[in-house]
Amino acid sequence: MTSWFRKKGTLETIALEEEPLASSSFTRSITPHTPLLRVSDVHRSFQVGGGKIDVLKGIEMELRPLQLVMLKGRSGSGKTTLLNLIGGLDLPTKGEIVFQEHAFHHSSDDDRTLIRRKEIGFIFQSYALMPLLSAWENVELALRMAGTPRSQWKERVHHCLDLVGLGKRMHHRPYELSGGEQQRVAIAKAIAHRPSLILADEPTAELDSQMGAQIMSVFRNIIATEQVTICMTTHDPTILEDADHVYEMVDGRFVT
Ligand SMILES: Nc1ncnc2c1ncn2[C@@H]1O[C@H](COP(=O)(O)OP(=O)(O)OP(=O)(O)O)[C@@H](O)[C@H]1O
Repeated sequence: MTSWFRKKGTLETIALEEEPLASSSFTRSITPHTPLLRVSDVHRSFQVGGGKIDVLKGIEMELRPLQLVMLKGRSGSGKTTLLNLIGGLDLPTKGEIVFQEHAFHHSSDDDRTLIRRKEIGFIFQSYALMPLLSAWENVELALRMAGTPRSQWKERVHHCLDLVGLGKRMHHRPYELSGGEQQRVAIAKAIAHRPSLILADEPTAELDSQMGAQIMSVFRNIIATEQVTICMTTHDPTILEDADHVYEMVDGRFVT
């Protein structure tokens, strides 16, 4: 079992350190007007040395189906810490996190892993692709890890890479692609197993503004076609305009 108390840039090991799921008949149960995720009075503290630091201090938030929600805030304000909790990678010190009907704050590591790998896709600033695998193979790996029946792989990989506009670069390896193209492969990989929620930590931070805008356009497209909700962190003020809702974090709290 992976330790979830990780910093940004290392979460990409999630999929690689876990066993593939057995194929199952897990089904989604979202109704359009019910929040997909509810965070209530969430606190997260860490023991550091002899002391304790309070990173999140009473977070309240909701993610509704088909929304693009952004978390903004200065470096160190707690955005990644919150994203880790929403993704079931970590547990709050206090408070409740309910994703669909699952109470993450009461769930075991194994239960959260199962839910996460069926229902949540992750996207990282640094793309987190397997360097020796082609775009096609990277997306296929995500399906293998999620336990998707092999008979569905070909059609699904094709569909996801087409959706992100990489139909003509399916057999390129990451180093043969631009940063924006690599991030689009990462998006295809994140949606391949049909999650209901995508969590993206600074997905445009390493891209220029034009490529960043392309990523936001891909996000809008996948919300519409794949029926996902996206929650992302960003520092980029131009990108905030694309959000349905922006939560601003200051020192572990949301300000309005
Ligand atoms: N596992 C941990 N142990 C101790 N401190 C931690 C841990 N995880 C996060 N922190 C601390 O919590 C604070 C918030 O970190 P976090 O990464 O959530 O901020 P952030 O808003 O995402 O910052 P950035 O924009 O730079 O990524 C930081 O001071 C960080 O050092």
